[in-house]
Amino acid sequence: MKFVIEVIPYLCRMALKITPVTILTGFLGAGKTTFLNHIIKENPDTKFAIIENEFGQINIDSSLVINTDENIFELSNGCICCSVNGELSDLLNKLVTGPYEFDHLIIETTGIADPSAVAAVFMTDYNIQSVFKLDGVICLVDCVNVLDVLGVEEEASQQIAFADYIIYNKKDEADKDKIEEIKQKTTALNPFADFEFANYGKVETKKLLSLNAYDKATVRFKLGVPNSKGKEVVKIASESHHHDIVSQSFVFEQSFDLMKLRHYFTVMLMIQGAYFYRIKGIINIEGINRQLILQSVKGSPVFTDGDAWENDTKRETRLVFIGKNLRRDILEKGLRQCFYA
Ligand SMILES: Nc1nc2c(ncn2[C@@H]2O[C@H](COP(=O)(O)OP(=O)(O)OP(=O)(O)O)[C@@H](O)[C@H]2O)c(=O)[nH]1
Repeated sequence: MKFVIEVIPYLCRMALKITPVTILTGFLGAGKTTFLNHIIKENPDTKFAIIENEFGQINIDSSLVINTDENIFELSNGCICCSVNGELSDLLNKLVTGPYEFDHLIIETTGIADPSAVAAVFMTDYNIQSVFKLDGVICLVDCVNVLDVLGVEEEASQQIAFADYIIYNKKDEADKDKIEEIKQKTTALNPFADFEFANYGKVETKKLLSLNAYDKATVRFKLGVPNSKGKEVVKIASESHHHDIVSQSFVFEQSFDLMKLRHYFTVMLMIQGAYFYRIKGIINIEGINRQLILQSVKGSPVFTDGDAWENDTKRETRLVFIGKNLRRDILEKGLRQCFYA
């Protein structure tokens, strides 16, 4: 309520400007702050607001951000994905109601944060969505030690599994064989993220600040929905594994019953939400001429209207689940029970 009361005047002032948000994730020391500095240097005409989250009481990362006149805010003494999640909402409120001018918000999480919990704030809170739009989650991966931490530190796998874009950093420190192994293991974790290799986070940043990863068109593309010429743009593998993190993909020709489907996702995620890091789907609902888009982060299903089904394309449902120990047979059984009958 507080958010609504304070944000309405802001909305009037900003004429419904929606600010894009980029979340930077990656395991401890992967190069997040180095990359953030590179973004700032490469985009002198963009005014950034930056939220730095540090686990300890003293926020060192914010001092490591290069000297700029950007608005830098600190969330210390806790991890943004759990203990300071409420403080993040308060800070977002302060950002839009205070005297701050910015074009883009960047959140650098701690190296042990689960980025899906941060993304969830932007996906599920209607008031926040009316002011901010999550553009994408970029994960920095440390080529030197990623193979040692995968499968040992769950957060490292979660960060990769959830990313929309992966920068494999410290490339010079890894030989060709290691790079191949990194690529193979991380792609198994997340077959949908685009990626590139870099040193000191030096990549072209313009496109990374407008990933539009949560837009309908991007979801369609990632799920390999045939384009208007009937071509499948990306093949979706049915199952890929890395340790206990799994990505399960389904294509169904049968149409779904909206009520059953909503009920299924709501109940399943309420009970087992912690196991699902990310769900994306384009769903064919019986009797409805538009696609239903499903996006879920951190246990909250969000359904939105997609484009109308084109006459010459198959009305196929495509669903991808990324999470921990997800059993294909159980998921499939649950989904089949939601078919229209
Ligand atoms: N050799 C090498 N070192 C790098 C590269 N990128 C960053 N570093 C160094 O790695 C160290 C950690 O970089 P940061 O940017 O602070 O990493 P971070 O992910 O923000 O670290 P945390 O916030 O502690 O998780 C610093 O000493 C950087 O100078 C790279 O490509 N190659």
